[in-house]
Amino acid sequence: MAESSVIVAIDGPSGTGKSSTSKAVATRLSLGFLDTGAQYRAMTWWMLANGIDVKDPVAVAGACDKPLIVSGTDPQGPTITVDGADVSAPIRTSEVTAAVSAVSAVPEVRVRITELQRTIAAEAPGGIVVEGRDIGTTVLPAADVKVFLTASPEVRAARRSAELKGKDAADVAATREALVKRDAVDSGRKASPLAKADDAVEVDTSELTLGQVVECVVTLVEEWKRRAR
Ligand SMILES: Nc1ncnc2c1ncn2[C@@H]1O[C@H](COP(=O)(O)OP(=O)(O)O)[C@@H](O)[C@H]1O
Ligand SMILES: Nc1ccn([C@@H]2O[C@H](COP(=O)(O)OP(=O)(O)O)[C@@H](O)[C@H]2O)c(=O)n1
Repeated sequence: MAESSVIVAIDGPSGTGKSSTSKAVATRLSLGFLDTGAQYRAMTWWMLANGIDVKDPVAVAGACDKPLIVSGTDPQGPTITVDGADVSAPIRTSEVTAAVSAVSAVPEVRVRITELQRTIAAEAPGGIVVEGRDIGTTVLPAADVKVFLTASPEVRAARRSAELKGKDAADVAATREALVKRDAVDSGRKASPLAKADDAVEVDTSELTLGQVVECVVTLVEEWKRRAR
């Protein structure tokens, strides 16, 4: 990897701004971008499309090496395909959102997707921003810069429901409930739960604009680059 290459891990619960921040930081610094949640969503979409009982961890484990999941890492046009088909829209439905925590708690699923993520990060020319739940703790524990984003459930639900408006009609209260439930499953699972790495910088984005969060992460990366020189 080139000398100036940098690996940035951004973790946190839903609606804290991981994807928006990571895309903007990657664009600013000419880095790749990987949305690991999209990979778990793609796996979940495939399970549902193929009639696998997502509540049965044995069935999920037995099938999880079948779909070929490919992520494109251009931050200005990230892509995700399953067996060659573009699944960027269907992976965002409420059906997939409701099932994804169960599928992603299955250890065999995590092993397979973690391997994919490590390969993508290792092959990224110039470096990459990888966002998810367990990047700083498990997937890339040696990442150069680690950030853990948080925000209050109220703020996160308001952001999410504004985003979903018109598409998948859900009010703020229902969105908040679904979000808190998913956080609990993601944080409580045995296999690499949602957690802040000890050496991650925690940023509460509740009162910050997206621009301020981006600025904060860019500063952390620039500081790291200065130290690494
Ligand atoms: N700091 C912020 N202030 C206001 N809105 C934000 C902020 N960060 C993200 N958003 C908005 O909140 C929504 C969820 O952000 P997203 O980046 O998808 O979060 P995550 O990837 O953590 O789930 C998006 O509509 C995004 O534009
Ligand atoms: N590194 C990751 C990323 C996502 N996930 C799982 O994938 C789900 C969807 O992630 P996401 O980032 O698309 O979720 P949103 O924050 O966009 O709602 C999470 O709720 C987790 O169950 C995970 O287990 N590990």
